[in-house]
Amino acid sequence: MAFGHVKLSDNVVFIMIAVVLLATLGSFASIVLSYAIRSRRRSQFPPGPAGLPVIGNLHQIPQKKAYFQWHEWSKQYGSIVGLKFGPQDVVILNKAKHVQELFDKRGALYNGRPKNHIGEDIITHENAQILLADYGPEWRRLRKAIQGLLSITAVEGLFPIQEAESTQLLFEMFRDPKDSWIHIRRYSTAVVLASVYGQRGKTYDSPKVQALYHAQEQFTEILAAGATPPVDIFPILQKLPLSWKKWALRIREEQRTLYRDLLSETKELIAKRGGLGCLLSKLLEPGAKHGLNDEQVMYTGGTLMEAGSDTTSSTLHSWCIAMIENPEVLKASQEELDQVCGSRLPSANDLNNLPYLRAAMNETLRWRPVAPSGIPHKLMQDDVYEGYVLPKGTMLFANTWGIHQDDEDYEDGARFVPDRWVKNPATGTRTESDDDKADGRRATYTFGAGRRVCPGQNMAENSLMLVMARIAWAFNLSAEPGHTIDSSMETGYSDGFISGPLPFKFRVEVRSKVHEEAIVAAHEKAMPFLATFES
Ligand code: HEM
Repeated sequence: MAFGHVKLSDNVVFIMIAVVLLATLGSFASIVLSYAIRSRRRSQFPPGPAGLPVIGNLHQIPQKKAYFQWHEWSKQYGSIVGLKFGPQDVVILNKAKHVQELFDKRGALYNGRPKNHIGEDIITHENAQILLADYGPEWRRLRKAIQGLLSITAVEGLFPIQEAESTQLLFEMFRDPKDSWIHIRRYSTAVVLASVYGQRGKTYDSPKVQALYHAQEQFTEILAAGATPPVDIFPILQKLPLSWKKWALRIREEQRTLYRDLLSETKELIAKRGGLGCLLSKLLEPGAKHGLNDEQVMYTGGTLMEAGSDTTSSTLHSWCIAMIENPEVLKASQEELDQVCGSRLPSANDLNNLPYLRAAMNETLRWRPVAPSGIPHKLMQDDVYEGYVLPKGTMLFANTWGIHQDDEDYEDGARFVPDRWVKNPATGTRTESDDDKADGRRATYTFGAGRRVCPGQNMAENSLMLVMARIAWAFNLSAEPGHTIDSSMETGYSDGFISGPLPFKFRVEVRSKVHEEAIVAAHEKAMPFLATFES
């Protein structure tokens, strides 16, 4: 056999091939050995199910809705469950007190995000997307800018948009009740489109609304556990030419095209009309001191829009289901609304005078949390908690589903019971005093916790309260004859890290002629304002 000018004997060739093979096998064996060693549980790590060498507990994690399994394990191993995803240390927190202590009180240690190769390196780059960005200067810059945009006072400035869009929602539910599920989805997207970009999402099938939902569905689908090989746990898989790479690149292209087009349209509108008052126009103001680069501004717009639309509509859909299943709650809400608003449409000014409605909103957030497994945090340095040693780099999930079903905290937690919030408005827990609140316990863990807690919570709660108030004031809701609505998280809700009710039909009937006239009049009044967002 000849290599260039050198002629090699067959023996030498054989030896060379053997050496290459052995080296490959050797390095493969050393990789496997290193994974086998690192996949072992360390001493003083929280208890959990025994795993296998190399993969740890990966084979025991259901591909869908893992939060149920985590909750079950917490009954067996205690409320802090330790798992191994291959070499990765994972801890599941199944009680509010642990999240309160670790994410909130020791916030400086627990605010990282675990590495997400597909999300961070392929779909978005350069720490442009805050939800994925690890703790560091780029995340801090993004967080500061976003918190400024979504402060309590800043989001009160968005009430006119929420009022006008919810007026269109009522009108659509009145005129075309059978598609109410879709009208609610249009509402939540239209509000973020107008609030973030100063643009209009007039109909559900308009290209912008559809493009947004498609991009968002693709993104949450590819990031859902089990959708792709575990490339963060076994980085060696990142090198293989597998189909998920093409999928991720397609999502990147789709997302960037959408965000870029929306941003350039907003820039054009600003050039024509001056400041639009929308969130992005504040970021684009000359001399705005946020320190974000163009890529980060573009992604901030897209992230705010996507973080705020599906989450809000899913919660509203869950509330509709709860009202249909618990007609006495809808009736009690209507009595409160009738007392406060009489024959006029509820407005933003009424929201602080509706404690029962707020109780129903809090209960919806508890009963059917939108991110039931929580979004993982990463521990930034070694820590010790309740005698357990948690190594730097541990991935922690605040299992919102488990926390909100905790029998010790909530009586009959599986049921939808707004009265628990009437008894204890601060946290809805069994404690009837303010002790919990004084101790820093959050009312809900649906928005996460610690320094990464959802910065859009105020904006979301304003929107939820306003729409719940208006729908309850205007309509009676009931199941369509012959249709049962599946309210079970197991069978009636979508998979993925954001979960909401699967599409369902329900009956919507306007409460009286007076209500009908108020809806029609308010709609006519709102139209010219909404038209200002049409380009
Ligand atoms: C019902 C509505 C909403 C729910 C249930 C929700 C829930 C969440 C959750 C669970 C997180 C992760 C928190 C953590 O890591 O501990 C999050 C993060 C985030 N949310 Fe929301 N959200 C909602 C609405 C909104 C809205 C309206 C906006 C803005 C327009 C928004 C913007 C964000 C952003 C930017 C982050 C990333 C924060 C970071 O990583 O530092 N969300 N949200």
